[in-house]
Amino acid sequence: MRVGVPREIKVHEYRVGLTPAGAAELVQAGHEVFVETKAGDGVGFADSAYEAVGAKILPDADAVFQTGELIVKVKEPQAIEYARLTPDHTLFTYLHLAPDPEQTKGLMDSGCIAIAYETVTDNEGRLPLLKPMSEVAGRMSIQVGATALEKSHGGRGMLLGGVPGVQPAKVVILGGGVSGTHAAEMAVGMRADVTIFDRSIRRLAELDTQFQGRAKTAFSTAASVEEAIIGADLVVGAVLIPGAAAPKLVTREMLKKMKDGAVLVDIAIDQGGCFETSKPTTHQSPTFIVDGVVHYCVANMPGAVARTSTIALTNATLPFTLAIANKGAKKAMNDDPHLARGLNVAEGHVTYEPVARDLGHKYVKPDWLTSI
Ligand SMILES: NC(=O)C1=CN([C@@H]2O[C@H](COP(=O)(O)OP(=O)(O)OC[C@H]3O[C@@H](n4cnc5c(N)ncnc54)[C@H](O)[C@@H]3O)[C@@H](O)[C@H]2O)C=CC1
Ligand SMILES: CC(=O)C(=O)O
Ligand SMILES: [Mg+2]
Repeated sequence: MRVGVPREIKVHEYRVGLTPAGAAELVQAGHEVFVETKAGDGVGFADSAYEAVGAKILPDADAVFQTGELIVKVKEPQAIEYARLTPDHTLFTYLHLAPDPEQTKGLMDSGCIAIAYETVTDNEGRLPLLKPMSEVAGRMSIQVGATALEKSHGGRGMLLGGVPGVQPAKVVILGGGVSGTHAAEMAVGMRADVTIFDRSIRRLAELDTQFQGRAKTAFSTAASVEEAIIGADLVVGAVLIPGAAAPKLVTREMLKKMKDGAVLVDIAIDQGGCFETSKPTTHQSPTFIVDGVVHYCVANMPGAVARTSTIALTNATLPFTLAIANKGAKKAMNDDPHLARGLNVAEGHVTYEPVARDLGHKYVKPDWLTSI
């Protein structure tokens, strides 16, 4: 199969969909890999590194989309990108469609098959292609939150861990899944006072065992969250209902009761955000202030640590990329229900139920899809 890898075009997005090591495995399996020039420059993967393993470099994105059958990316396609997609393409990337009606329409109009990394599942019902980036974003949330708490960034001027004789900052983490747990690891490591909220009793029990009292756990209700955020210095939004728009756990009314200079980091912003006042920001201008509370809502946080993230992402996606290239998208999904759960749009229809529900489209299960 011809695999195309365009350069990412979101603001300050330096990740690339495939490493040279990943390209090498595809070439060894008999596929042709076409990479847009400079696609890996930002993370230290020069064109020559791809050429050395047998990939071909193309001069621009148009050429990559025209040549590739399987397009492997990182971020959801931007308008100029989905305009290039046709019924002959399979797109494999993060999509986050539930809060994004324009992109959904663009993908439907293209007629392509679009498989979203973030809804591919594993045997435990987890999300193996979201996991590596959630690990990165969770860990990063504490370092960006700590910076935002500094006075010069609008924060209340608190050191997360305090110092001897001065109390540490109170960190509240909403959602104790992958990103929330990694956030808690970092916050505990910096000696903050950490509480993790979740609605899964089983997950709270696992976290209780994992943290051995170094972080507290709490069942998430509207009342318990409100009480916690009023006293919090840093709140990390890390909830997820797979594929669906994030639940709004902190309303505008609740925000007014928070301390001036407190910080919200909304990791869940790519699914619409879990704070009512969140709106997506970029690495260029990552924060804004509402009612004295600093909001950090960057939808591609891992792009800031693009080298770590690129390698972690290809490690997770490569087995699926190989399966799609080896078998074709339809057979690969029929052989693997976990990959099939990644199918969000196909041949003009929304094929993922939570996206259809959230955006008011008809859910269509393709007649060729037999594995789910
Ligand atoms: N902004 C960015 O750059 C990035 C954003 N993300 C996003 O972060 C979000 C979280 O991802 P993961 O940690 O992988 O998800 P996950 O599925 O591992 O964890 C989500 C947790 O939220 C819990 N939850 C659901 N509803 C809740 C509620 N009402 N109150 C408390 N907890 C609740 C679930 O029980 C689960 O434990 C997703 O939207 C994901 O797309 C991930 C990577 C990068
Ligand atoms: C998961 C995601 O949206 C990202 O890594 O940018
Ligand atoms: Mg206030």
